[in-house]
Amino acid sequence: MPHFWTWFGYCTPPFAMHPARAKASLAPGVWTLGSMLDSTSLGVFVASTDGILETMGDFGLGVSTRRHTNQPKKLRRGEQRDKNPKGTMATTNFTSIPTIDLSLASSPTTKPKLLSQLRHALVSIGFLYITNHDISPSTITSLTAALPPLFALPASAKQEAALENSPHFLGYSGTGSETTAGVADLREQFEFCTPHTFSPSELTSDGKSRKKNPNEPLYEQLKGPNQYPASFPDLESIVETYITSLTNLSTTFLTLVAESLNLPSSALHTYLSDTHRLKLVHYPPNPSSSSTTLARVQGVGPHKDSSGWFTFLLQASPPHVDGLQALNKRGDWIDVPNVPGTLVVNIGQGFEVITNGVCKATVHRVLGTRSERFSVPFFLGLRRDLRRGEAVGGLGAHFAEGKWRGDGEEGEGGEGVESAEGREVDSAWLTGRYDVWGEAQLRTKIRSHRDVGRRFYEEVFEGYVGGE
Ligand SMILES: O=C(O)CCC(=O)C(=O)O
Ligand SMILES: [Fe+2]
Repeated sequence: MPHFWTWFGYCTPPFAMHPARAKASLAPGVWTLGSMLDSTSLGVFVASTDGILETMGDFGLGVSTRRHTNQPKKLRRGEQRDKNPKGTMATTNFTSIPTIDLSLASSPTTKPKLLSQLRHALVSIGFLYITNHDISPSTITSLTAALPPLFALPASAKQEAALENSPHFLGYSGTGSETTAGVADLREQFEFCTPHTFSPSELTSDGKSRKKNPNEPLYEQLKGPNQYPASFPDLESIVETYITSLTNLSTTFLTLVAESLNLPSSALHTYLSDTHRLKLVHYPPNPSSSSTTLARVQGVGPHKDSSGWFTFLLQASPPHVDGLQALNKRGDWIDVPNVPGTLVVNIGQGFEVITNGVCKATVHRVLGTRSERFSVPFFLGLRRDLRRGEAVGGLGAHFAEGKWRGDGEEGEGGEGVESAEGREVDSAWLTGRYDVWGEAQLRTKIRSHRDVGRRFYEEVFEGYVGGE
């Protein structure tokens, strides 16, 4: 079915015309003529497609985007929707993100309170703030202060460390080069991983990447040397110090997670990877963004984190710079405000599998803002060779379905339901399409950075990217 789009009014390229916005939702062949009017904008569209309509219009009051689908509208109190096909628990109708004070762990009198709050956040929400996390203020300040000058470097300096030259998906990628949910994200980023020492014979002649080793699985290529722009000599030590601090924090955090879920304190450490990933992210200012969601472009589209089992996110801009949102069960986007002194922790797909869906990877996104925004997600890695059988079977009896029924409930609606928008999010390991974690992760990376996939992973490219 050909995609055909006609737009009236002004749209901001390249976001307006991205063909991937047309995703299955309208009945094939349906022609639609429509208009929209809301508090900030007026627009008109005509489209014939087999996909979602995305409208954008600007008649003087700002660019506006909205997805029009034929999916069920949001449920009202008491309404029913089909159960999640997997039958797992889902996050609840949370309306705010809880804060866990890690200093409560230091006293036997206060630790039970922390564990109970943590359990609630993990089972019912999948998103939380941590305070008193003991990352030294100087480590955070050095990193935060480095971001504006780093991203202000000339394009050629950033391109020296281009991710497109790295089979390990490490380095700089420019605005619009990554896609989420089929749409280009309005952000630029540097991606790094835990540093390792490689022997010269393991590396290519320019030293920038690790050669493929026919004796190891392809997904081992996710591990390789980092790339830094030569004109920012301090960056390597700033990044490495931060990765070390976050590795220590997250490993300790896993102990609390295990205890809060009634497991022995070291029960989760067996799944830990030797390699974690860190991103430095810059969302450029988007002057046409208004304060309403309708009029904001995609910083990063709706997704579940696929790079590990927990993400520790530093919102590295002044507190008024917002944009991060998490999706609750009812399909409402809940703001995750930027609170100084905190890190945001959210569950990734790996942990959802390990806990048999008891702790869900919550869908989230970032909206573009008028001010530029910086953020630093650290993705705690899962062993690349971890198989679903081991992940699910390991703690399977503990997280057996039924045992935790009721734990995820909060307010109306009951458990086991995920919003239609949440169910649309691609999650290959969760749905069991790939057996090994490393393979599922490689596929996600290739789909997000297709230029790298085409260049370095010819043998699997079609299989991973075709059949979307
Ligand atoms: O920038 C943010 O606040 C969140 C980024 C994010 O969700 C991601 O990179 O996975
Ligand atoms: Fe994320």
